[in-house]
Amino acid sequence: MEVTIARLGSAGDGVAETPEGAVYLPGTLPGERVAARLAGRRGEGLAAEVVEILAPSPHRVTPPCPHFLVECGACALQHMAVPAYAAWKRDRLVEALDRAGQPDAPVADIVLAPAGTRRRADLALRRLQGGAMALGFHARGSAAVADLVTCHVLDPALVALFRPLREMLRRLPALKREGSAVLNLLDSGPDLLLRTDGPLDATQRATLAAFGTAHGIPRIAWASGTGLPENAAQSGPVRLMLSGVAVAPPPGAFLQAAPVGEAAIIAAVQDRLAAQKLPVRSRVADLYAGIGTLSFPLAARHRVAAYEGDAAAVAALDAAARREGGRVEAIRRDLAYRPLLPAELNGFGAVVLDPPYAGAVEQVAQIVRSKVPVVVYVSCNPVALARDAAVLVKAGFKVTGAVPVDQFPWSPHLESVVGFRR
Ligand SMILES: C[S@@+](CC[C@H](N)C(=O)[O-])C[C@H]1O[C@@H](n2cnc3c(N)ncnc32)[C@H](O)[C@@H]1O
Repeated sequence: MEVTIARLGSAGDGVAETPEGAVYLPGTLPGERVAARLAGRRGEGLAAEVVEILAPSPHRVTPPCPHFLVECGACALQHMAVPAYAAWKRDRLVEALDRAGQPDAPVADIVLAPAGTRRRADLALRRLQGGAMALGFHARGSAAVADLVTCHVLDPALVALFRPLREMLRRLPALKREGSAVLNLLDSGPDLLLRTDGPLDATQRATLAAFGTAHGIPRIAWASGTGLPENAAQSGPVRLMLSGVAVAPPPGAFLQAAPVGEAAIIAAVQDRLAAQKLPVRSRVADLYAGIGTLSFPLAARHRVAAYEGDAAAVAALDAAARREGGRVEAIRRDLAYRPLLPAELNGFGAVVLDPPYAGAVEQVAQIVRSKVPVVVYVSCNPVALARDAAVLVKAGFKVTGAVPVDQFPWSPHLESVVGFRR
């Protein structure tokens, strides 16, 4: 079939409208005329593959990575020139706020984290026939693992570990068929959390220790399947500076994906609070606080209560906060099962929340019942943001300003910081 691409869908695929329904075509751009072959159904629409780009978009560029669209599904838009790509991502936030009932919300220019600066990778591992090891991200819409030689998104210090890690894992019996490797680039060097489907004996622990020493990795943690991690080999302390505070992140800890993104998110959160003239030393709740990425910078002006559900993250945050003199109070709490209730929320001058991908339905339902005047919502999912923001808007909140932040170059993911005032 021949189709014309009308728009980009939320996964970054080109979408053509046809009498048979929407046709999704990865690797295409709006305005392009494309010869395509149908590949199956996709939700309400149809999935297709490009046979030939008959009329290319002026925004089409050559993708830099050899794995792009061929096998790796982590990036979706390497074939799009940066200005058009940046405008599309910013529009995703504008559309989300429109859906939430704030079509005229002031949305700033997008902050783009440069390629080659992502400091966190959750790599899939799969043993292939003959014992070889595939290491990389998943393929598009499939469980296949793209065996990566390079990655243009990750920090080169992490990419440099691909080859030796693959070689070491090839000889590690604990990895029978499937596993994963989370690589976090900390200030103390790379930090590795390995998950395998087989047991790790003393000989294999020695292998991991030797690997860590050879590649400047102070800690290698290991977990069986989805179990709790244990330190398998540690030769020195792990450390990440968060706004001048030294934190020892637990294995596999959530980090904001790129330093530029982290700085932009912190600046936007502080800006939204400053714009509301929140008095110095007023109480601020930092919900879904992780290891304290936002708590410590907020503590420069405010008294911060940081709530987080993950035991290891909250322990790291608490230890760092105590060393710092207690400017941040760290509290473990599952905010889906036990969201902060109106009586608790009313003690805060502002609530900052940075929920996971699914958003914060339960917590937002309590915020709208409280008297909290200022909310700053940090989102990694425009769909969840639109849903939660609609609840806030319906209860009388208005968007005071919004900043889109792109921490995942060429992917459809978007982070945003949105300020609300009642
Ligand atoms: C997007 S991260 C943000 C972390 C932190 N604000 C930062 O900037 O690094 C979301 C955090 O929410 C936590 N989380 C997920 N589900 C939760 C729940 N039900 N209750 C409390 N925290 C939760 C995760 O452990 C994670 O630390």
